[in-house]
Amino acid sequence: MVIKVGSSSITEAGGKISQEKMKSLTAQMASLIRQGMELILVSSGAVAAGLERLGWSRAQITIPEKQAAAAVGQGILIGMYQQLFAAEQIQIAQLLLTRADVEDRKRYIHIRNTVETLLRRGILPIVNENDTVAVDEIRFGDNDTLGSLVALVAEADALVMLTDIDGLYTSNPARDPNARRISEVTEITPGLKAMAGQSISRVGTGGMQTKLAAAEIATQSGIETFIASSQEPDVLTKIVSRQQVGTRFFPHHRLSGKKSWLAYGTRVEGSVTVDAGAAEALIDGYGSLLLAGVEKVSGEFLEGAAVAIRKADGEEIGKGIVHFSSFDLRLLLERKKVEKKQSHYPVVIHRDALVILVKEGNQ
Ligand SMILES: Nc1ncnc2c1ncn2[C@@H]1O[C@H](COP(=O)(O)OP(=O)(O)O)[C@@H](O)[C@H]1O
Ligand SMILES: N[C@@H](CCC(=O)OP(=O)(O)O)C(=O)O
Repeated sequence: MVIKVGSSSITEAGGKISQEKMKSLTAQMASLIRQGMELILVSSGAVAAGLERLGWSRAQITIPEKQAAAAVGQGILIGMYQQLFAAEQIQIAQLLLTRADVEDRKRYIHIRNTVETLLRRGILPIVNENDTVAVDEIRFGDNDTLGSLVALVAEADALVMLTDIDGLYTSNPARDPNARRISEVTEITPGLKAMAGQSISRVGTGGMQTKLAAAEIATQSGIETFIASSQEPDVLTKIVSRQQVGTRFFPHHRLSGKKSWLAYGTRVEGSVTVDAGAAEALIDGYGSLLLAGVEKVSGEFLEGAAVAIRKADGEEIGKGIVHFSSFDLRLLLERKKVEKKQSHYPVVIHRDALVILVKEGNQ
């Protein structure tokens, strides 16, 4: 189970790190680990801890100052976890990741192997974004997304996002007194997304919007997801025993590890447009994408890049790892036009390296 703890769950109202809140959460996790559960903790709080130590204000802070604060605060945060878990006789490990680490298949495998090794030896991995190197293009940007991708890497059974509110409401209760909590979600619809608002706390990032996006990634990968309040007594035990707390999101069919990574871990660098026949075959789950079915190439990419697969009307039907660079693909398309009928069309995206993101897809 991946447990994501937001900054608001381990700080006091003014943004100061709360040893008491951290102690309550670590005691609950320790109890689950002792019962034999394998846990991964994704914890925010580095920026908050750094700002507190440096005596800096959160108002009008630059990105480099935030990164500097995180660099100061991460050590403090992990030091506190070290102390609290040591008291429970639990060994911890620190993993600092960026989006680029997850996008690269080799690095993804290395992360997975490290996590697996730690878990097998009873060590609790504690993950945060590597804020120092995370500029816009390689940022998760919020730890909710990081939590969902860690759940994917670890092929977790469940993702729990603990926050300062007891679940998803029909609108932000801080602003709307008529807001009602939604206790169960089977489908994350556009209507549901419209209910999720931004964070209004001093320390949080993304509010319910990023939590819903994370829930979508996780449930589409077959991972049951929960949003609950870190202040609820014994919240983790209640979730494990499926008592009604917070909002529970039911999982969809499970994609294989590689297909989940393709769908949510990678960032596309271009696209290939396919004809109607190829689109139908791919959606129905038959075969690889051959050059015969490719009509157009957009963007510049090298072989091995992740690209979107689009229908002629522009709808994205899936993603895959392409065998040719965009330059070579355009050359092959030109040749296809001149040579007309060919007996053997090369594979552009192999079936094992593509994922269909629209319904009816046979994965
Ligand atoms: N529909 C909604 N339901 C519940 N909370 C919402 C909603 N829309 C916005 N929010 C806000 O999201 C906040 C939780 O997100 P955030 O502050 O980012 O927490 P964390 O630090 O735990 O990631 C809530 O305190 C609330 O103000
Ligand atoms: N890496 C940042 C986390 C930022 C973040 O996503 O915060 P939150 O919305 O509280 O989970 C930190 O440790 O402060």
